[in-house]
Amino acid sequence: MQGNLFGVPLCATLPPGLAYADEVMTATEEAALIAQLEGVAVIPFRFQGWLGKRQTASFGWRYDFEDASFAQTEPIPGCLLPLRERAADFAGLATDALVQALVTRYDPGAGIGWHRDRPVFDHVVGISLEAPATLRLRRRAGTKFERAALPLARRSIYHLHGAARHEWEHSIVAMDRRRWSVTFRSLSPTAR
Ligand SMILES: O=C(O)CCC(=O)C(=O)O
Ligand SMILES: [Fe+2]
Repeated sequence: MQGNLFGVPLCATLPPGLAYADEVMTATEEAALIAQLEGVAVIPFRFQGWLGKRQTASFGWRYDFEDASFAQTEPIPGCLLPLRERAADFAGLATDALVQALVTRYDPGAGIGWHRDRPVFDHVVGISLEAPATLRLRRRAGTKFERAALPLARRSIYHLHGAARHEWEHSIVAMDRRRWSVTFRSLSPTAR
């Protein structure tokens, strides 16, 4: 990929369908939420026998990467409901459209590789806690990739929909500090 003299990607504009905002909660709210999340039973993410470095817990609906099953699971816990409301407001969705909450803990050295979220889901709204991260995006353009990157501050929120959601892949660069993310998703019209 080409860069300019400063090593900044030439194609650095964000893809359509990616929205971002800082400070979706106060530092006090963030600390209280992290304390609650520390009590959530996260388990290492598993994919085809491979153990990921990140730990996750799903609420509402659960997609199992081991056997590709998709099923309802325990309801979204009360401590996440105020955040779900803000996520829905930010994304312009009805609160109850966000039927899944995924809690992810990235320990130092953990990231997430290139992927598109499972097609059973539609809108994706992600909140970052405790440490910043970089959300990278890429889309094949001929033999190359078009690329973009979005710094995610702690306490920030992003919404992936449209092209950014369906045509681009995303990944999170591995970090050297613990980060939590809470991801709310709606179901795809075909999965409902
Ligand atoms: O940590 C994040 O904000 C992104 C997580 C993600 O892409 C996913 O779980 O599908
Ligand atoms: Fe994702």
